[in-house]
Parts: sequence; structure tokens; C-alpha cells
Amino acid sequence: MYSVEVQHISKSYTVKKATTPALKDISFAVKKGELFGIIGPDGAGKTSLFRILTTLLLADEGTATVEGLDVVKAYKAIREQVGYMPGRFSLYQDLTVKENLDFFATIFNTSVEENYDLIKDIYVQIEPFRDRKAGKLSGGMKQKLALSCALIHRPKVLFLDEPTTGVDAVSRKEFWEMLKRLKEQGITILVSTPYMDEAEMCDRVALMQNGSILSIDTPQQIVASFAQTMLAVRSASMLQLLNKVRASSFVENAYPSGIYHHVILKQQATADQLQQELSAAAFADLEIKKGQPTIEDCFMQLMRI
Ligand SMILES: Nc1ncnc2c1ncn2[C@@H]1O[C@H](COP(=O)(O)OP(=O)(O)OP(=O)(O)O)[C@@H](O)[C@H]1O
Repeated sequence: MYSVEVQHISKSYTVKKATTPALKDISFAVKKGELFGIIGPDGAGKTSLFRILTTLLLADEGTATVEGLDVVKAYKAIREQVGYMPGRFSLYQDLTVKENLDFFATIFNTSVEENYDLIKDIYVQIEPFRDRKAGKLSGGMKQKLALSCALIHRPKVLFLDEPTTGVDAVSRKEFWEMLKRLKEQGITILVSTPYMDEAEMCDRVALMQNGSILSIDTPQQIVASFAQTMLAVRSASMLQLLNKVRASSFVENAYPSGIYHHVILKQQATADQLQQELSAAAFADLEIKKGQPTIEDCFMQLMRI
């Protein structure tokens, strides 16, 4: 049984006669208890998809169910079963931490005490600031409060729209630890992120771009399906090196990645051929080695197809 099923969903926005397609014939399913990532850059369509699944936006075409309930016909029932943490800060800035939590509990006809066990792990970290106004919290603290509020009615499915955007690296790591613990409690989690490195924390991921899903699989399988030869190159003059490899007839694609440039060779080309070409150009401190593709490399390749 699936927790979320999406079939042929499309959505466009029309502003002053200009139409922007946000979702183009999207289909996928998320299993119960799965931690499912939707990875894609700004404008990929992640927010539109989450708003449709949380019954806040109507699709133009297609159908979707959450916990077996249709997002259009059974929107009221779905709202009781899902928790939604929107991308932009969703809390009441002028209410304190405690007041925000009480407010969200009250609108769902429950109390903080009744569900304390579920949020305890997260809430203890913000409890020392319980009387501080939400608007005066740090980014990481706001994020923890927003997650506590999204959980306060014990949802079966949690939708988190870019929860780690603008949050420091330590808080990001802590956040993913929290998500793993929530998953262990049987909650299905859909989380969107523009950060490729977060993909490996998910059971499965959908890579999205321009309203389409490019690939859906486990992060391990996505990386394993990378079929081409990838090299990592560097030298004392990185810009000239990048221009040189991009101009090479052996190279399909090249882009900066950390302290190296990642270079994807054309199907018939070999590492030796590129090595000879670069050696002839006499780059100082030239280093060429076989690269280990990451999800980001897979995404870069898929975007080109
Ligand atoms: N209310 C709207 N009116 C007009 N265009 C919109 C509206 N909402 C989204 N769009 C456009 O639809 C496309 C998908 O946007 P969406 O917000 O769903 O993507 P996203 O992946 O969440 O990106 P972001 O992180 O930038 O919000 C973008 O081109 C965006 O400009």
C-alpha cells in the first residue's frame, strides 16, 4: 500500500497572459514509512507539487491520493492526516515558541501534552527559549519549532518543503537525524531540497527539473547507473584548465566540483587521450585521476538529456 500516489499531474500558472508550466505530467508513488526526497533547483516545481498534495492548490490535470484519499474530493480528511512545513517561515513571529505550539495544537483539536512523546526529541532543544518570540529565533531554532508545529497533531505523512535552506551545516545534520528518528516511528516523509548531498539521507529520491522528474530511485542505484567515464582534474590555473577541457573533442561535459573539475568523457574517448592533450598544453601541477560520481554528477548528466 502506498502512502502517496501521484498520476499524471500537470500544473501551469498564467500571469498577464504568460503561462509558466510548473509541473509536467508527473507520476510517482511513495511507500508507507518511506523517507522520500524531491531534489531539484529553484523553480523545479517542488513547492507546487507539495501544495497540491497538501490540498492547498488544485492541479490542472491528473490525480493524486494521500493515505488512499483523493486530494480534491477528500481534502478535509487529508488535512487531518498530513503535516506541512512550507519553505518560507510559517510560524507566527509575534507569538512565543510555546504560544505557537499551543496554537497549532488547538487548531487540530489536540494538546501539546497529548503528543509530547512525538515532538519531545525536537522540542527539548527549543524549550529553553519557550518564552521567546518566534521572530527572534535563529534559523535552526525556527526550523525546529516549525517541525514541532507540523508534527503536533501526529500526522501520518509529513511534507517538508526545503526545510534546510538557509540553515547552517550543523543544524542541517541534526535535522536529518531528527527525520530518521521520525521515520522509525512509521511516519511517511516527503522532503524537498536543492542540496544534492542530502539525497543520500533518503530511502529514494526523485530528481526534478523544470517541472519534470528526470529519475526516481535509491541514491545508491542512481549513482550506480552512471554509465560514462568521469575524471577529476586540477592544475595551478583552474580557469584555463576548464576552458581547455571544455574545448576538447574527447569531452562531453566539464564543470567545477570542489577543488577539482569533473570531466565526463565522450563514449569512445579514453582517459589517456585527454591526458596526452592536457600534458601537451603544459599545465603547471596538472593532476588527472578517475572521479567517483556523486548524485550531483548524475543530475548534471540527466539534465543534459
Ligand atoms: N503563484 C505563481 N504564479 C506564477 N508562477 C508561479 C507561481 N508559483 C510558482 N510559479 C512558477 O512555477 C515554477 C515552479 O515553481 P515552484 O515554486 O513550484 O518550484 P520550486 O522547485 O519549489 O522552486 P522554489 O524553491 O524557487 O520555490 C517556477 O517557474 C515559478 O516561477
